[in-house]
Amino acid sequence: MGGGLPWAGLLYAAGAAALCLYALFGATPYGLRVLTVAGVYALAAIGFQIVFGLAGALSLAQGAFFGLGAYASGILSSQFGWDFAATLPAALAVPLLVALVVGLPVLRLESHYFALATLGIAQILLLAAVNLPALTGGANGLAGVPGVVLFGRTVPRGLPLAALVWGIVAVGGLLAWRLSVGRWGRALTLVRDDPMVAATLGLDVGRLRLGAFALSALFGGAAGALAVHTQRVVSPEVLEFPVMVTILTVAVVGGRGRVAGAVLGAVLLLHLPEWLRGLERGYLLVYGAALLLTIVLAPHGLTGLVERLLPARARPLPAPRPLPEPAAPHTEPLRVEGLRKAFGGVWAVDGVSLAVPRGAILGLIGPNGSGKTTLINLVSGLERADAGRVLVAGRYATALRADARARLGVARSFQAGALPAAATVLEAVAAARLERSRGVAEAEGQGMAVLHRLGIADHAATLCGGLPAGLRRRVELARALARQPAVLLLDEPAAGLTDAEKRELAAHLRALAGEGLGILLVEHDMGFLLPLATRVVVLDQGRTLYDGPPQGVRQDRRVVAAYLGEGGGA
Ligand SMILES: Nc1ncnc2c1ncn2[C@@H]1O[C@H](COP(=O)(O)OP(=O)(O)OP(=O)(O)O)[C@@H](O)[C@H]1O
Repeated sequence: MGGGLPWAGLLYAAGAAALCLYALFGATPYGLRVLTVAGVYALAAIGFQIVFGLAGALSLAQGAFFGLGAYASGILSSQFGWDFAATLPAALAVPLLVALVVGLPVLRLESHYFALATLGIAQILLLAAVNLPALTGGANGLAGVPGVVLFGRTVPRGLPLAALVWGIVAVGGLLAWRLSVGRWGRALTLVRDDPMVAATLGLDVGRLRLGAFALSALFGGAAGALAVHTQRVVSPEVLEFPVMVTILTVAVVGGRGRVAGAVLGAVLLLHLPEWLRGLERGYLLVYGAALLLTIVLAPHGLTGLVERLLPARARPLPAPRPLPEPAAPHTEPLRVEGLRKAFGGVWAVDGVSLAVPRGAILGLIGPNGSGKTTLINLVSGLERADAGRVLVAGRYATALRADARARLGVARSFQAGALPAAATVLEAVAAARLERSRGVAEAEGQGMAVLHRLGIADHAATLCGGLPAGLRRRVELARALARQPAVLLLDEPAAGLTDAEKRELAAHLRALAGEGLGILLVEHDMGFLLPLATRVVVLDQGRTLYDGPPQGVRQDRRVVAAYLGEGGGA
């Protein structure tokens, strides 16, 4: 969330100082009220940035968490006389509980269904709030909510209340920022960019998303609690859609995924109606036009625009750090027995068995659509097998998810290439170490070591988006190797490489096999594969057509007929 740019950091610090000066010397009592409400929304939006900006899940539950916090704190203080120090933990706990219970099923949904499901949470709560008048005051809500009562004394409105709210925003904001630039935040952005790749790098996607959702609930709840005590009334309005729209607009206008964006967005959006007050009827038109213009001209929000305009800081590259000593290679890194997978009644993989012993390079070939990629997906856990077994380093992995298989020792590359365009080469490779290191610095140091080993350390600071094919392939290989796997699954690693690059890749793969790594290599380029492979399996329509030494492939009549053709080579 924000990435540690020094110029932007300075600018944001200056902005914070200006806000303090305004509150201390410039603001009228009414101005302080608006500022206090802006602080409340900034807090809610910071939580939203975690789930929406970092984890990439369009949660429309942030308004519900806000409302839950508001009701929890409002009911406990007005009905039971609790002071804020006691109601705040409740206002955090209730939304947290709802997030954990609801999050498990809804976080599995695809993005738009997830958005709708989370919107449903607010609707259900709104119905409950209106229909439980004994507890909630029904449609009229509860009047007589006290102000923020701390240790028996009410924090006066005006500067003290604004200072309290913004003090909580500052603490919450710093916490969220620390988390976002650390290991957890990096892992979340990987999940956002490509959950499948994140899982193959050993990251528990479900747990990360749930954590982000739960944290967003805590921020939402805290904001709701502050809102109810600054307004001194709680009514169903806090659960209505406009609250969610405001939070979403604050995050988008301020800059998705940035703490500073939540703060800037909240201050601007909550003050804009005040500044435009003189326009009377024209106000909504200008307000809407201003929002639209910001979104069109600054798609990454205002803080995104600021960070783009400021000169980028060249970060010094970290020194390489040694990776931990790898476990002694298992005699058989991979065994597959009777694996089957059907898509819509067609068997993509139909009873395939194969083994990759220690130090072997098993070539997997076959015509297009013969099931090679599906087999790799079944081994790495991205697809569930209909039948059969997968053993990784002697351990049954068939029932495990992709992240658990990655932790057992499976690493893979992707046919289409799956590097995040906006990440540097080092960030992409260090991503593979996140799950196994204590922090980002250690992961990046180890990532540097792998880049040195593959001779691409000079490109560490290059963005993956602009890499030529040969380099892309090597970065993908580096990322897979950074996992220190037992078995490496490579899906067409030589595609798009020059002859010199192919020779270099072959030398790397031989050296890796020499160290005991098992390699499963899917490749159409026979000139590259046959001299390299220790054994070859040929698939056709999901079935094994040939399983034997590479020398026998060109002689096998069935392979020639189904795949190689009379010319003898693809
Ligand atoms: N997710 C999916 N849904 C439906 N059908 C699929 C899916 N994935 C693969 N298939 C089908 O399964 C069969 C095997 O596809 P797969 O991609 O594994 O073949 P492949 O040997 O890797 O092909 P290529 O050499 O073109 O990469 C094909 O008929 C394909 O259309």
